[in-house]
Amino acid sequence: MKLIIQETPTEVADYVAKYVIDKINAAKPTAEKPYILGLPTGSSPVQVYQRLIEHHKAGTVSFKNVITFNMDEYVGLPEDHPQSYHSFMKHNLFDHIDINLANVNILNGNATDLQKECEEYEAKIKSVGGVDLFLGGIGTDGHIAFNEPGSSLSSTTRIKTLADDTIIANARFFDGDVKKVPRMALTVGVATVMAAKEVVIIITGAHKAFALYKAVEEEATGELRVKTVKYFKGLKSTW
Ligand SMILES: N[C@@H]1[C@@H](O)[C@H](O)[C@@H](COP(=O)(O)O)O[C@@H]1O
Repeated sequence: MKLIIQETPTEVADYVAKYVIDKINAAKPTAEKPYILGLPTGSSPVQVYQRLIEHHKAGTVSFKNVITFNMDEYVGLPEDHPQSYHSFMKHNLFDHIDINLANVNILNGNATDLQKECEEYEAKIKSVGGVDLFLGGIGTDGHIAFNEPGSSLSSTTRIKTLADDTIIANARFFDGDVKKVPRMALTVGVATVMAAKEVVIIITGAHKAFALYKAVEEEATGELRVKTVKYFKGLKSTW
């Protein structure tokens, strides 16, 4: 693991965007041998996406032969809902770059068979040869994608009930109303992310300091147990 410390969120975004662009350009992707990029939502990647758009407009990177797989999506939220991850990706990135929309993969949280949707997504990642670079953020409890505390390290794409902390954190996107936040999501698993050739996690803000400290300096044991208990207790609460 490599820890890259930058002074400001803007410098983090500059660094990560340049890293992604250098990787895509070094791979010289073609239609036969595309570059496979895993992508997150949330506030953490927004500035990175802005930089990618700027670089694309300046002609320093093309996404023509890039295939993307997003990490997660809410269950039951219409695709065109402003807070769906489909909408997020469209507005924050895909509408502004030269990606072929047929190369964009985002889990369908409205599929009639959610289990099948997850299995097919995992299989599709494998069928293109796996993810070259998975970009991610983390929640304050250290979760990646929607792999809430207690998620198995061997987990793959599946349906997940959201932790109370995540619902509270994400209520800011739903008029501050926890009742409007979907209770469930489809998410790639921890093993799905770890199977990528490279993983880059963007962590900014004091509220993420504890999660970062745990990830870097300690084995996630004691605290994980506390969060795990909290998660399972949270499942029982009613809003
Ligand atoms: N499913 C997303 C995660 O993928 C994201 O990393 C996390 C942190 O979001 P933010 O970057 O806004 O802090 O929020 C949600 O839970």
